[in-house]
Amino acid sequence: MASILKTIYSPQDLQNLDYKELQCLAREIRETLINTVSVTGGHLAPNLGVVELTIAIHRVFNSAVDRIIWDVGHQSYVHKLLTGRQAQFSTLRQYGGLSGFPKRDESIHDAFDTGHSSTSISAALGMVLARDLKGEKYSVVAVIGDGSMTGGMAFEALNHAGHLKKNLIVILNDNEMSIAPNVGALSSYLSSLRTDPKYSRSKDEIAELLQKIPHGPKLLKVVDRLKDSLKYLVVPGMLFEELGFTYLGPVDGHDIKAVTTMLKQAKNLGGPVLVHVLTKKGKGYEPAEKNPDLFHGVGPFDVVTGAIKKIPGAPPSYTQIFGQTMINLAKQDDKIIGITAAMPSGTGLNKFAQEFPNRYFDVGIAEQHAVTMAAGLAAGGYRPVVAIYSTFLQRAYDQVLHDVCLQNLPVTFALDRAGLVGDDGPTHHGVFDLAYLRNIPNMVIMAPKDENELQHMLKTAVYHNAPTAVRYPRGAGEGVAIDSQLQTIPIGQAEVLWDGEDVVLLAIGNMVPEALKAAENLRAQGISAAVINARYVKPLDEELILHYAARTGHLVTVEEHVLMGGFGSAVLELLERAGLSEVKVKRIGIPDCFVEHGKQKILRANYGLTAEGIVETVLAGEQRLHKKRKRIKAVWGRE
Ligand SMILES: Cc1ncc(C[n+]2csc(CCOP(=O)(O)OP(=O)(O)O)c2C)c(N)n1
Ligand SMILES: CC(=O)[C@@H](O)[C@H](O)COP(=O)(O)O
Ligand SMILES: [Mg+2]
Repeated sequence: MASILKTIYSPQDLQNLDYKELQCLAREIRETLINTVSVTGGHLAPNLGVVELTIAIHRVFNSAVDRIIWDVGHQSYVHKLLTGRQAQFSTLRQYGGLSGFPKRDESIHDAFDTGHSSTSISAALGMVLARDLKGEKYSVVAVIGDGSMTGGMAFEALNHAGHLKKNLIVILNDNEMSIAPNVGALSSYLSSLRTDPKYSRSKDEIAELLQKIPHGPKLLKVVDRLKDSLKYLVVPGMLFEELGFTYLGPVDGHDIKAVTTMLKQAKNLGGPVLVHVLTKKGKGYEPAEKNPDLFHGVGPFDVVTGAIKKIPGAPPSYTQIFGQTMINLAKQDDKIIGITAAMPSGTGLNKFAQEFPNRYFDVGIAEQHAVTMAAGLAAGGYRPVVAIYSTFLQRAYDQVLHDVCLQNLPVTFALDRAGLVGDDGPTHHGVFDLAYLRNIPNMVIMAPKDENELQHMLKTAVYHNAPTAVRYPRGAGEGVAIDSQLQTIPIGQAEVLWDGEDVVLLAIGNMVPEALKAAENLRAQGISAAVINARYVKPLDEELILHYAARTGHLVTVEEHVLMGGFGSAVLELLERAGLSEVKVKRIGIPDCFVEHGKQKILRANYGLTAEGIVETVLAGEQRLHKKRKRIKAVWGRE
């Protein structure tokens, strides 16, 4: 059969198709999603779940004019396929290729860049205000999942939008899943809307019914007067109605016709409207339907079996070691608590959750709440560990500062995905944490050189009587042996791995193994490089660093983090404080830019975060030093 998908160059082309053809199109889109993501990796299950919904959205709205904002944006692949990006689809999430998230730079059909959750309603409301202030006419639609709806920002926006009463459409894509099964009272409420037949009648239907029966109109008035009590029994979506939204639904999100009809209705209604759409995450691909968590964001896999392709012999990931260490520590100490903001598998806390269900809390996508709740637990005598991606802690900055650090509470931040995360790109790289945490008094910050050191650092952090952060990268560890006994590492103590005379390579975290390789290469070229594993970014091992700085006069810092305000900056500040201004310092790290998406290996090479990059930097510095020495000698007769 001829491909329908190939005839879709823009969403306008959907208008020529009947519902049967649209269903065929949906099947083709699913096939394309599965085949492509099985090679590139990506957010498969969320996209499989929104195929029909996305088709319906593009039938009702014109994304070249109307604004469609995809919350998180991980479910925007279908939208990309329908908006002129089929030819590039195989480059999805690859270096230089299509982004896995909406990007205004990529297409006029992408109204707003997303990646972090729960921002869509705020952004949409802002666009509504801009539209109305300018007197323009178009629809603004936020598409938000039930998981993202648990984020505080979403409620702040609903609250404000309900108050402003402006024309705005929110589509709630309810698949009962965040990455893991969705949690919380809101999730239970949405389930009740799904399942309880007494909720399934619309307000209008009930009014119509009452008009028809004897004394009905009178009854309607009574009902109206008693709305605060009775409405709860008869009106679906009461929570949203009370917030000022007209609630429509629930509607089967895989029925293109039904969704199209409801979206048209929403478009014609005035004021804020919420359309509740029910979908199945992973729809149409059995492995993803059965295991939506695994196929939420997945690496390359075998299409036939659904088996994830693993690199044979790959060492355990930092995440796995973190998860296991949490269990080991918690077995010895019932004060240890594990907290995640909707990322149990991503952070490795899922196994801890099984072993210690009473000491594990998934708070939903609510990073701010997670941090302040941890502060409360610490104030109550517990040792909470907030396991969180570096990029998502950005959202809880004030909570870290005001609720944890100001009171010097012993909360541990296990910052996974610190550094360049790869395919997710700029919204997800965890390259700002050192800068945003280092300036907060009381905070202790460490980064392990390998997965074995991670477990010792975690123990150190948990038993330090102050806020601590341990940052570690996405992916496999170094493959080193794992000690069976956990130790604590004295706060602020670095480690000399190689001694040397000409230059000192001062590295932090996963850059330490690269520095070691670089030192070996330099030695072969006759340059004697010392290698220090800094371990702590705060407090620095000042004595050791100053000793080596004075001895070699040439210091290179290496960090997978932005240069501004990071580890190297901390070293420069130290040298300035110590008055060692003549020491030559070169910092390797990420300059003042947002890093694109692509494999970690490519990105690291681009920014010199490799052994080769370190060698080049040292040699360039040596040449300059050599020239400088020669110049001085020519003028002064001495170096
Ligand atoms: C602030 C923030 N925290 C955590 C995440 C990680 N994350 C991405 S998608 C997701 C689940 C979203 O669930 P939902 O909105 O229901 O979308 P679904 O995948 O079910 O379609 C989470 C927790 C994020 N992107 N942003
Ligand atoms: C969209 C999102 O925020 C998450 O799904 C994220 O992509 C997960 O990243 P990891 O693959 O590193 O767990
Ligand atoms: Mg969901």
